Amino acid sequence: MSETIIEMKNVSFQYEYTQVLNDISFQVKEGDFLAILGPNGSGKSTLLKLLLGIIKPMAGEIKLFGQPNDSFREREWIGYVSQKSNAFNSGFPATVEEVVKSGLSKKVGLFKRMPKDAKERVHQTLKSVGMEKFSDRNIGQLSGGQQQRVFIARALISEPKVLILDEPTVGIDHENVQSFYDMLATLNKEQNITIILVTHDVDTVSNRISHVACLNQTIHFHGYKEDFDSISQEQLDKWQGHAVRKIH
Ligand SMILES: Nc1ncnc2c1ncn2[C@@H]1O[C@H](COP(=O)(O)OP(=O)(O)OP(=O)(O)O)[C@@H](O)[C@H]1O
Repeated sequence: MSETIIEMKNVSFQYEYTQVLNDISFQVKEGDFLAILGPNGSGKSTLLKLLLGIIKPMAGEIKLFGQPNDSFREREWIGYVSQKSNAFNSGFPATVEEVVKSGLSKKVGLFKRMPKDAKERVHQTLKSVGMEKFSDRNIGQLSGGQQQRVFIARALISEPKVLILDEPTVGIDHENVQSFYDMLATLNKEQNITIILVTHDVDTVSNRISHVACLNQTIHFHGYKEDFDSISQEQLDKWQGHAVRKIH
């Protein structure tokens, strides 16, 4: 049996007057590749912020690797790539290598020495996302999809067990989205990295994922991808408005 690494139990959250999440309960197990689907404003980013410990729930309990979120210290086990990472202009003064290396500070501490093999680790990590040939390039000179791969490498260099991605393919063209998801599937299968992905690309991603969660203030469905496939479009529309269209 795989270990439960993330657990939310009856979690609710509101921003001042807006109730955003209501009685959320679900679990993620080691090795899962979970896609979280939901319309705009349904609380997807808020749910990720709760997992990352950036905000705290008003009610309920969040556990990471069996420990309460408040006392969980091994933050380097969780890699995060936000929605807006791929927003550098061409003049941004950092190379791909420097950006990825900065991810090591999470593991070694901001003011400690970089490990001797840092350069080799950057190279290997860039290789795992297919970007090793770009290490000397300025980050701002890469396409949105390439930048996003570099940010995944930056998250991966501290050897996380879980990778959390908030709509990582916004602004990436269809062909590159396919190969981007192939890369995530390889990380999931070959390195056993658990992946939690907020996305609107349900059809593109669907043959790579193992689980789906449908969120709209509460979790309407959480289960195996095969069970998600058998949900009718009518039922989905009821939960999600027209935010999720399945192509048959
Ligand atoms: N800092 C904040 N203060 C007040 N309200 C907020 C804040 N952040 C988000 N909200 C509100 O909370 C609700 C959920 O927002 P959230 O960003 O979690 O949704 P989302 O599903 O990620 O949306 P999208 O798909 O558009 O990114 C929205 O109604 C939003 O306006």
